[in-house]
Amino acid sequence: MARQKLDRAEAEKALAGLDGWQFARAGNAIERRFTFRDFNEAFGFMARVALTAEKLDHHPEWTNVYNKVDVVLSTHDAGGLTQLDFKLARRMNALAGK
Ligand SMILES: C[C@H](O)[C@H](O)[C@H]1CNC2=NC(N)=NC(=O)C2=N1
Repeated sequence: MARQKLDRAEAEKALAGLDGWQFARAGNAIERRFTFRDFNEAFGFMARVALTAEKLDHHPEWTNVYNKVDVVLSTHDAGGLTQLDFKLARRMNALAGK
């Protein structure tokens, strides 16, 4: 199911189809930095992602400094990566246009 922890091979396969993301936290998370033109663009992205995250009931760990948004995705309930992390990552790429 969506919240079932993926094994390493499944996670590698999912990551291979995902632009800009890499493993973090010993393979239990994925991370990406999004860079925008300015703070307005970065915060607009975060606002759009927030609505998607609520719909999915799956939420990013992230920090924002001016035009940069650093994101870490992991499924806390599962103690690692699940399909939900990759679903949210794909949505984030689409919302960033990257
Ligand atoms: C009760 C609620 O469904 C859970 O706490 C959800 C909320 N958002 C979540 N987000 C993330 N990233 N991981 C989770 O395990 C998680 N669990």
